[in-house]
Amino acid sequence: MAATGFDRGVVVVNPESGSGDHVDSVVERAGERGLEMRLTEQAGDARRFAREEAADADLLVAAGGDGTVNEVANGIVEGSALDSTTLAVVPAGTGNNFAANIGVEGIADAFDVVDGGRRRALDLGLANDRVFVNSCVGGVTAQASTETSSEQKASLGVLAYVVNTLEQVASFDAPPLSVDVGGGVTDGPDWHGEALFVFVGNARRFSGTRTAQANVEDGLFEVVVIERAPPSELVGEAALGRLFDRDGESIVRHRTPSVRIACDERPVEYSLDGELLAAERLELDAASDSFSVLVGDGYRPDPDAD
Ligand SMILES: Nc1ncnc2c1ncn2[C@@H]1O[C@H](COP(=O)(O)OP(=O)(O)OP(=O)(O)O)[C@@H](O)[C@H]1O
Repeated sequence: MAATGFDRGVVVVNPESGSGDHVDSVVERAGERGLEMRLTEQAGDARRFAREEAADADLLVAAGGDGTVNEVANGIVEGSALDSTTLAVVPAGTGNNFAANIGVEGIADAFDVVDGGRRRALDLGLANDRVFVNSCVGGVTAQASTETSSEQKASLGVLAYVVNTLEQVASFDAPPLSVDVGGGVTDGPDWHGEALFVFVGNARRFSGTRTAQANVEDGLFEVVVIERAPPSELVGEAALGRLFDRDGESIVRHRTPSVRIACDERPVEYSLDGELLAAERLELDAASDSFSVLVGDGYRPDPDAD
């Protein structure tokens, strides 16, 4: 295959992602490199295409937003191809968080990365029988994410979910989540308690540190738990923009390879990179070193290193 150094590469494109004007540009660049193309027609196609193609493609390129990347990653896992297939990402969605976290800055840059990017073994988030690359958000927040507009997401990011959620807390019957962040090697004491939201970051973190990128090669999730508390207390504590910047009494932070979340009352919705999953019990584990990904020039394994 021309230029890329891979034997066979397939681009899985979601033509509906973002503003939907990326297809011609992706098709042209893919053609120049001898990459094959598969265009999705509905949700689930990207996952199926990736599963089918992973058997004999050593490069899969996900062209779309975080949802498309998530589907392609799940397809690679379902095709038992984590050892043989490398992922590249062409950011073409509304939410391109994963691309940003691995230093891929746009469509042209993404194809430069396909040509000569570094290949890194990243951690992959396992969530029951699904996987996620960026984050898993649980609790009322996932519910709110379905009610959060694209404009809000673009301007506020994760805070949009939180703001929407806080507005709903008074009226929403939040199920108590039993959260356990112990297990395996941790860098803090195990914590177990009841939560309103749980943010589990793999490539992404939810704290007021310099970048949104987490260390995605350390085998650990960065976890923020908002403990269950009376809504008024939480709203006071969580003044917009400061929620993740300071440690209030209701906020627990942890770095851990393993998180267990349960709700005995009913299935709870979780957002895996924006894709929804309903479960009564969720077992999250960071699969260290398992996911081969092409990264951009700006990518640093440890975002705080310099
Ligand atoms: N052809 C298609 N038509 C409609 N939906 C699709 C199609 N292909 C994929 N999807 C679904 O669209 C969803 C969003 O895709 P993606 O994340 O790539 O775009 P996006 O514009 O970033 O969206 P968002 O940021 O709202 O998640 C995914 O859940 C995916 O399964």
